[in-house]
Amino acid sequence: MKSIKTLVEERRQKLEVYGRDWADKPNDMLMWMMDAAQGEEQSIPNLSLEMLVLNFTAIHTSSTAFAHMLYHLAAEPNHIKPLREEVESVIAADGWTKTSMGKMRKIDSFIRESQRLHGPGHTSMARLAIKPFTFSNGMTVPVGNLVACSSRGIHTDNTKYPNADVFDGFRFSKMRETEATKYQMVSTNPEYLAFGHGKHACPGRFFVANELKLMLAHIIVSYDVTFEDGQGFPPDLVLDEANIPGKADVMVRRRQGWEKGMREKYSY
Ligand code: HEM
Repeated sequence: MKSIKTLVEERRQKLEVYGRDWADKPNDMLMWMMDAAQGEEQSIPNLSLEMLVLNFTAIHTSSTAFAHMLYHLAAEPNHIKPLREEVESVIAADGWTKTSMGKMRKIDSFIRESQRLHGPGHTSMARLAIKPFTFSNGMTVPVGNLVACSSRGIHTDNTKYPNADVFDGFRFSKMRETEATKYQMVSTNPEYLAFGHGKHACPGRFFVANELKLMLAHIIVSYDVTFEDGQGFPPDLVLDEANIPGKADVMVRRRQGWEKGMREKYSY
């Protein structure tokens, strides 16, 4: 709270002197929150709490997604060659750019599939009824009740995903051959709820898709990844509705066949 307080006070002074749109006004989360806050929301404890909630929302989801991705790489080595070929050809054409991230459909699919089976929660879209709500089938949710969608149930439904329990890293890139955008990592729909859906769907998903794709692409072209002898994909830990990667030892070493010049080629 101390550091937020210092920053907020400095910024408020500048707002007073230069107005709402001063030349080097920071373009960051704290400034957006300060601009949007009304009344009591502007208090330092409230802004600090919002920042903590945002950090919690953003960081554990991204890091657990990364752990699951690594586990899948180690558990499903048949994916490595096609992923490497994709990253190598995209990087050769466009370098490490945002455009390249958009072109890596297999990488995108691999992460989306990992999140389908191992997203951060067994439920998604939790909502509190602040007034009575009646669904189209007549079922009413009384005030004060929490409801959520069973994302785990939907994601493992064989009628929606054939062989739903099986990890197929290229499931969505194959689906994208007919529907270019519907099945990309950031797309939400009632059958894919890793980022929720609708008005409150995760706004961080565009950022995290690029972040995770960049990290996976870098690992794919630079390293070999395997489990420590005798280990495999560890069962997730389930705490209430939260889904957390289990513990396993993953060995990462410089890719076999790594040649002189590759560091320059694949660094960004
Ligand atoms: C793999 C990473 C992530 C996953 C799986 C994830 C998942 C989710 C889910 C399931 C929700 C609830 C959506 C709903 O209720 O409909 C959500 C909300 C949210 N996420 Fe993420 N998230 C991730 C990363 C991030 C990052 C990196 C940020 C910020 C930089 C972020 C910011 C938010 C915010 C602000 C909300 C609340 C949106 C609202 O209530 O309107 N998330 N996220």
